Amino acid sequence: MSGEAVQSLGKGSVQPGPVPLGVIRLYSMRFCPFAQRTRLILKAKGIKHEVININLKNKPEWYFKKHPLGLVPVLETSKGQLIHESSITCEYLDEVYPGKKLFPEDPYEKALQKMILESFSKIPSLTKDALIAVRNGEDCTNQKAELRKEFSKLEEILCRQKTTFLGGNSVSMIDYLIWPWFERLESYEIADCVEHTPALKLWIDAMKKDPTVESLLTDLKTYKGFFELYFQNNPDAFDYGL
Ligand SMILES: N[C@@H](CCC(=O)N[C@@H](CS)C(=O)NCC(=O)O)C(=O)O
Repeated sequence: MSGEAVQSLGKGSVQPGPVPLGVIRLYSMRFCPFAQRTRLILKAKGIKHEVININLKNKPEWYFKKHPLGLVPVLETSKGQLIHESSITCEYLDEVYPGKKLFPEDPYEKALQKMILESFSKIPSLTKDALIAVRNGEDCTNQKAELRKEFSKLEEILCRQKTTFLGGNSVSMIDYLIWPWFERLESYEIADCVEHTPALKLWIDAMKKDPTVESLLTDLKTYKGFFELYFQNNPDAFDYGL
């Protein structure tokens, strides 16, 4: 990806200088699904950008000036403006940059996409809980049941609309916003949770063929390697596989 920094910056690192004119900077973490949302939008719209990866288990002192809690993603403009919260960063990029609009122009259609995002809201923490249970060799029946319940809401939407994607028959903002958690499903060893939601399964297959998604895919072995180090609280997790 254009401007992708190789190693993550940790405590004691020098704060990067101002963002060059004509470029937007993303503070990211290679394996963060929220930051992946922003990376997908940067890529889909062909926005010139640079990426600075942050070591989240050993955060640089200066990073708290970019985000009060030290979370990623954060966007920084050449005017020094800072934007955080992944869905807000994505909407900002869509509004400011030319090219294909990823959110629909029609306010009602846009509201519909935001409502789908709301119905997705429990999935990130449920997938994390299931992953932790699997990793610790615990029974994850309850987490899987909860996840299936959430997936069936998306299934219902796809079936009602009779569309391949959640916003119609081509990829749009809502698909990119929820994709990162589906990319990780197999590494969480909970991929069987989509077995009873065939439309959602087809959506996953269609998403994997989208050129933007394809270009940013991380293989499951790499995810697994990262997760193992991450759960051992090892700061090397963020540079796994480099
Ligand atoms: N609601 C935030 C969540 C971002 C988030 O939780 N990012 C994680 C990485 S995946 C993070 O920065 N964790 C660092 C920490 O918790 O200290 C968003 O959508 O941007």
